Amino acid sequence: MNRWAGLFRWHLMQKEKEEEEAKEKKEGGENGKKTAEVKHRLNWKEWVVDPSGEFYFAWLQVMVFPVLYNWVIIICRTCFKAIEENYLAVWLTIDYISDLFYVADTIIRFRTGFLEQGILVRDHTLLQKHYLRSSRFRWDLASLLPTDLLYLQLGIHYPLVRINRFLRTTRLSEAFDRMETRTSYPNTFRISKLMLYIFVLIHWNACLYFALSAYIGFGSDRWVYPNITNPVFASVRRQYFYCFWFSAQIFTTVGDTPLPKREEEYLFMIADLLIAVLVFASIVGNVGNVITSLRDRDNVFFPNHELVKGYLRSHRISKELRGRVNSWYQHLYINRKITRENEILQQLPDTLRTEIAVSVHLPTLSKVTIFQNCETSLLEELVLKLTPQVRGGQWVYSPGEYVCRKGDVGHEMYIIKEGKLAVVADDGVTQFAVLGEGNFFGEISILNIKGNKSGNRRTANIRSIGHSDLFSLSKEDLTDVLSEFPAAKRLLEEKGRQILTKMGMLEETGGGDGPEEEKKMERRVEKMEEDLNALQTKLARLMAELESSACKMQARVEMLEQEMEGFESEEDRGEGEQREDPEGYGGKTEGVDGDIAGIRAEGQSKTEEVLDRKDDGKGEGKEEPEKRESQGNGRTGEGQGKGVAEGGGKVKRTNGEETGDNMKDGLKKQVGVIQKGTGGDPEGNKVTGGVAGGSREEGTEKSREGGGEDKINGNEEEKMDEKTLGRG
Ligand SMILES: Nc1ncnc2c1ncn2[C@@H]1O[C@@H]2COP(=O)(O)O[C@H]2[C@H]1O
Repeated sequence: MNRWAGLFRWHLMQKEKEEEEAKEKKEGGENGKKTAEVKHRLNWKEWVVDPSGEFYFAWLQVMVFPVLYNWVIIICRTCFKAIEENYLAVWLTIDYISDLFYVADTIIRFRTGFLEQGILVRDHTLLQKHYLRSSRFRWDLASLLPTDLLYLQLGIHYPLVRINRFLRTTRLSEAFDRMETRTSYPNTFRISKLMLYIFVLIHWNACLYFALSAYIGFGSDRWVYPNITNPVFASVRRQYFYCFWFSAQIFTTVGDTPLPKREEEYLFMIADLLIAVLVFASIVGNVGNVITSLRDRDNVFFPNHELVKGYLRSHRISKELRGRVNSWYQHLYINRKITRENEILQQLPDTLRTEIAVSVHLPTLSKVTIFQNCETSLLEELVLKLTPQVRGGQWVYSPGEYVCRKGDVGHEMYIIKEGKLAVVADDGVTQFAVLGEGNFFGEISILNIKGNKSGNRRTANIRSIGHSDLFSLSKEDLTDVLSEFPAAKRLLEEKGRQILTKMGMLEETGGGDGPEEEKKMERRVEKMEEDLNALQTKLARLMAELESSACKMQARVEMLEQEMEGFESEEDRGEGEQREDPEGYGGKTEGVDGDIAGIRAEGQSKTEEVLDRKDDGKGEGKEEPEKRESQGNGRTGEGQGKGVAEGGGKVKRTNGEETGDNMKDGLKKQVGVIQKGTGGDPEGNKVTGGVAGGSREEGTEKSREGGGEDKINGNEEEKMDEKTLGRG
């Protein structure tokens, strides 16, 4: 988008520059001219001709005359002695003037720049080398050879010595090519060029016919030129016109020429007829091409009427509808309305297309009332949206045709380029308003105006009164542009609101203080975003703490395990004393092992849980505060409950035994360590409990696994639970 805007600015700058230059030129007057001359003189040494510039083009056009002069006059003077002798002074003067042009042309050739890697070479030495090495130089040099010196030997009435001047014909074709690309009427130009070539050909043939007649003898038979002693055929004009007429008859294959009598005459006629075939073919071909290209142009500019007509016929469409289609076509043709503009411009590079879009459509857009006070950049953006991309860009509607109907979903808004349209009631006749050139409509359904009861539906029927030419602007493009120009958006919405209020289609709450409401909403959304960010940060911190606590807990479990191993070895020692009670021994070991396994397994599962939560923490963000609280409480209690249960399990196993009390103390100590570890850290309190514990039931379950049930232990467990909950 910026690229387009930049381009447009560049376009405007160029225009301003041009205007300033023109102004300066005007104001400068004589002084300006003198300064320009001085400048020119000063820069002469540096002067380089740009082959794509205006000067070069103008020079090519000038060179058409000397080259054509030589092509036409040399042969004429050679064959028509009277023409040569009667006007010798004129011919010699023009000859040497044309030679001067040839010399000037050669100098210009030396100064003509050329492109190297896309850059115009301006170095004189390089330019000279480039020209001297080119084949063009040899041809130019040959065309400038002073063959006129041969006059000294052959006599002054021998203009054929200047035939080498034809060698500069490349200039003629170069000039014609350039003119053809520049002209706005290439077909007319092509036909004119063809006629010129045919004229030169017939002229040459006429000259040769006269020369052959002179050679055979004027009036010696019916085929040759009549006797020039006959006063009717004596004048120079008659001689030339007769020969030209004769020649034209052959080349246009009219064939109404006298029959040849001698071999030379037959040979001449055969050669002429062969050339005539080519001439005729090229005339037919060229004219055909011109007609085809005209038809092609129409086909590209306008939809193919013949095809549509055929379609309508084959589907037996009603006469009335066919009439409307025909009138639409006629309107397009008569008023030169180009409907396929985008297709045509597609053939150009982006940059040029944009410039064209800007210069074609900006005047229309700047007429649109709502955009009149808008920044130029908004108009630029709109212009670019209007032309190259949007479906069709431009729409042509016939009289009575509906552009949109009430209740339709709105996809685009329209700007009236030309014509009149009416806002009509459902009966199609009652008019509420008439819209004209520079007005726009269809904005309400695409603007999402707050309180608009019709939502994204059209609020009215719009009907074309006569033929109307519209621009369309899609909802997406309009939203895009207006997001960058809030002032214009407000204006458009205001206008929409006015219409809606008039129609009674605006809800009270939505209408009043639109911009204020909007600002409030924006502030609220911003606040919510900030809160959300803060919550996310907190959550992340908590997650990190959870993780570290889990690690700590695992380390502690390992420590406990090691201590339990020590405890086991102590047990072993006491085993001798207790051997008589195998139940107590086995139960105790099982209970301890089960406890450790329980604590480990839970620690691990909680760590996994923490990691899982971390992964999808984002999704939980919203409900987190509540959730966290309940989980924290539960888990803290659970953790502690579990620890106690585990301890309880072991107590049960040693119940009623001497060592049982020792073990109970020992285990309680271990549990105390865990509880201390969890409870002692004020930050990690809740969380650590959660990680270590798991659910309350789970804890009990584990304790059962480890040591079976015990009422006393169960009570203890409950007590501990209560304590822990109180902390949490
Ligand atoms: N009374 C009115 N005067 C001018 N324009 C109108 C009026 N009522 C509706 N419109 C226009 O008609 C359009 C129909 O489509 P929308 O509702 O999108 O937008 C509507 C307005 O732009």
